[in-house]
Amino acid sequence: MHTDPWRVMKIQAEFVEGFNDLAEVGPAISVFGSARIADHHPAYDIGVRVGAALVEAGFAVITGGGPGAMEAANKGAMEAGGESIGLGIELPWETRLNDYVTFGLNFRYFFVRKMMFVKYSQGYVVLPGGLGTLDELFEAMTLAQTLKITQFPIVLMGVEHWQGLIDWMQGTMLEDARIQRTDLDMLTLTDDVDEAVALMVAARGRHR
Ligand SMILES: C/C(=C\CNc1ncnc2c1ncn2[C@@H]1O[C@H](COP(=O)(O)O)[C@@H](O)[C@H]1O)CO
Repeated sequence: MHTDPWRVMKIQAEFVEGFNDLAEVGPAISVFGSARIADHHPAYDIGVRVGAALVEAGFAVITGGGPGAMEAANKGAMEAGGESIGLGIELPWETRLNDYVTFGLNFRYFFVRKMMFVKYSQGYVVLPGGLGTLDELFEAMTLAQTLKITQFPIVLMGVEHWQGLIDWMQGTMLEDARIQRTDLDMLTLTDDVDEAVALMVAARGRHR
């Protein structure tokens, strides 16, 4: 398509805006998770608690700015008086940033937005989720595995949800030598908010 080269300009503009608007964000942790969980789901409660605890530990919280687990983490962060950032995505159906975002940006391209999460976070907390969540998780793991980024802590919260994936990665991917033990070591699986935040704090010490 002859219009494709011009699309590069839009992509470039989106990178420039993102870099510019996020340049002054302090230490931040990205929280990912399902757009489809309701506020009475146990994962929503974990999201609120982890958002608040991250702020209390001195971090800004970055999410995809959408509903569900993203909203939960933004709610916890905002109510704890911290910086609650939402990097939204334009979707074919109407979506808007959730009500708990204190600073928001909207992206057209998933890949530009994903780069912002990686670039402006010191760690990932990943709540139960679906395809979008897996995409964000495995992008970060692949970048770290291939040394495109420095390794950072990735905490999977919601043991019941994630245990099957970890078992499969261990029993099939590792067993068949498709990954290495060090790849799996990137992940911590827990339901404990304090443990998750302590890992982020310890990594911040190493980051300085
Ligand atoms: C499903 C609905 C709205 C979706 N809106 C989204 N807004 C912002 N970010 C989103 C949205 N959907 C997916 N994402 C990103 O992927 C992760 C969640 O995807 P999953 O497939 O639900 O796991 C999340 O971390 C976002 O960054 C209508 O309610």
